[in-house]
Amino acid sequence: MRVGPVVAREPDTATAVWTPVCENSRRATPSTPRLCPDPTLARPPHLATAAAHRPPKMNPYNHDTTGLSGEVQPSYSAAVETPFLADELRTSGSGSPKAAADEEEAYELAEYGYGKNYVKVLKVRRDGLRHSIREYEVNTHLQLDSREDFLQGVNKHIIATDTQKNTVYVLAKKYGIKSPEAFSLLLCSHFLYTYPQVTEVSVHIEEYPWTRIMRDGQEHNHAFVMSPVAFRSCTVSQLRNEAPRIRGELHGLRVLKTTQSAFRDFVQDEFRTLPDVNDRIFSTVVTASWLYNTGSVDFDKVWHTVKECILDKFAGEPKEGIFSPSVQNTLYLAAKMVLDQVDEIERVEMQMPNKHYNSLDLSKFQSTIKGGSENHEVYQPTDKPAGIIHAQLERSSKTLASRPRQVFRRRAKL
Ligand SMILES: O=c1[nH]c(=O)c2[nH]c(=O)[nH]c2[nH]1
Repeated sequence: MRVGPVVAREPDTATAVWTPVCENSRRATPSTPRLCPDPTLARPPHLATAAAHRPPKMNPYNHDTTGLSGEVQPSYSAAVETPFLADELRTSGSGSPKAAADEEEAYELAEYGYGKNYVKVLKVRRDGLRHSIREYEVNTHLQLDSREDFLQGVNKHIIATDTQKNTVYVLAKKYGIKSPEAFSLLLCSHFLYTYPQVTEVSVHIEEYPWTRIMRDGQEHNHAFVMSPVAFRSCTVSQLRNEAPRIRGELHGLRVLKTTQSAFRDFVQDEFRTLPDVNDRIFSTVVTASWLYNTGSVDFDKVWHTVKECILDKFAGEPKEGIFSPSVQNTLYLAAKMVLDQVDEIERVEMQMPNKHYNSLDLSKFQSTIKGGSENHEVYQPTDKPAGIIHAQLERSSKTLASRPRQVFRRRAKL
């Protein structure tokens, strides 16, 4: 069923609403490939993400609204009353019918798109003497309905990547940057509203982790230091006439504890050499990402909450800590705490590579070392190979039934 037409208007922070989610697009959403150690190696991260959730054959004209709908008020602009694609913009993917038929028989442009990557922007907010900063690298990615640019060298529908770069700076100046997620929503909304030939926008933003310098116990007014505990990013993508898909991300959270970790009673067979260990060093570099079920949320607060949940389930309280029987269990407890604490998160995914700190047998050096033959002080850090533990945790449909109607994209995959 086709809905609309929807009136096109300038993104407006006060009256923005999200359009209903289409059932067909949710059905077509395949699950995200598992996180790999460096998912950015193959191509820019937001490209990987956009491809991961894109239906195999996108049909922007199919507006089935039988799915869940949610009219929610995003914290920032994110106006998505986007105009439907004009008829004259629709192409079969080729200029002449003959060429189109030939090309389509032999080959299919299975995936395509383009964008500007690594647009660096620093936003300074000056409240009198007290200044605040946020620095980002912004990646924009567009998919156009027309494929004439690829197939025929016709550029008339292309919004140049240079224009996309300028847009980042102009919108940053005009609307400010409240958070990476809010700014991504604004960019999605802008590209969809402004250019009717755009069928999908994906924005990936990496934040530079500046923190305010402290001097004599006081926050400095205008000086900052980069001493990151973890890195923050987000990926927001939006199909025309659908609600945006907002994913918060945390990576590089490196942690280590010297006790309260064991690993025992696992499969015993002829391939096993690893002994049961009751007390070991546990270290990992946490990656987490989560899917929001709404845009009405304090994105900054949520990011810090997720970080605290991970630290809480890894470290526990200061004196005794918290016992970990395995990386698997610690990961699960952290993910569960995230869903317990943040209603606006629908699904959370975590990855914890086990950074091994191997015990060393120094008994051969007993005469030199002098003292006991036991060694609980000197370890050998070993980065590779690394066991990688990962999981996604999502709310079950039972929980969803009792939650508010603002929930949408129930089954959307990260
Ligand atoms: O917490 C762990 N989980 C495993 O699956 C595993 N495998 C391994 O060799 N060491 C560990 N540790």
